[in-house]
Amino acid sequence: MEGKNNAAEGASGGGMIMAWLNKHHTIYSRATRHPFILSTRDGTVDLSSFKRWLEQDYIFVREFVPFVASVLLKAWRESEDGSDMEVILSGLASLNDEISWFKKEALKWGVLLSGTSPQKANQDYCRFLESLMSSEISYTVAITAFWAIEAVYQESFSLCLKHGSRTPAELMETCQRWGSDSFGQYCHSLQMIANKRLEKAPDYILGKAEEAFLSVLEHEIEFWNMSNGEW
Ligand SMILES: Cc1ncc(CN)c(N)n1
Repeated sequence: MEGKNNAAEGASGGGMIMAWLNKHHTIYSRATRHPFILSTRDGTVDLSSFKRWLEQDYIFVREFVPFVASVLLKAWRESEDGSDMEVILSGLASLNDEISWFKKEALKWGVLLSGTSPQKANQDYCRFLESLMSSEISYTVAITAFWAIEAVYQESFSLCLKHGSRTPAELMETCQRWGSDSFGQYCHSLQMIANKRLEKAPDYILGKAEEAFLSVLEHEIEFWNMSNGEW
């Protein structure tokens, strides 16, 4: 049982996550302002990179479904707050629509999804997701990783929607999917859930959650690198 309140140190007001975002600002920026995203925002993105991202992210999202289901199960077992389950369930439900969207988008770009195999960075990321699905990983660590995975996409794609960006019209739907205000609200709800858990977590869980947060950022950077054809 996680019961010690020691998370507030150095995190005045914004909770533990805000403290980590400040502490790990450099790597967080590398994940959320990657050249792949900056070139999308500037309208100079290489379309073969975009197509590679599309094909690989479809594989990732299919693996993401059981991970989110495992977070839901942990919330059901470990959380006293019923509203956590509603937020996670809404995320899980939207993945159904997301998978259909990938199929539709792939058709539009002439990308063949069946028979595509995951590249190394994708395999490594999916293996990491699988490790978080273990019953030995606490809800606090899993929800922190879940928030971080969603937050990186939200922060990245919202950059492409900002005033003055020159995102190509045919990529706007992609950017809106993760960069929209409603996806931002959902990420904010996940952040609040994670913060609430981290506030009550003992030091060893805090350490594991911070480690998981950093691992997500590293995997996200590798995923963008892979999409850009650098590996
Ligand atoms: C690699 C990756 N990271 C995050 C997301 C957002 N669910 C995604 N679709 N793909």
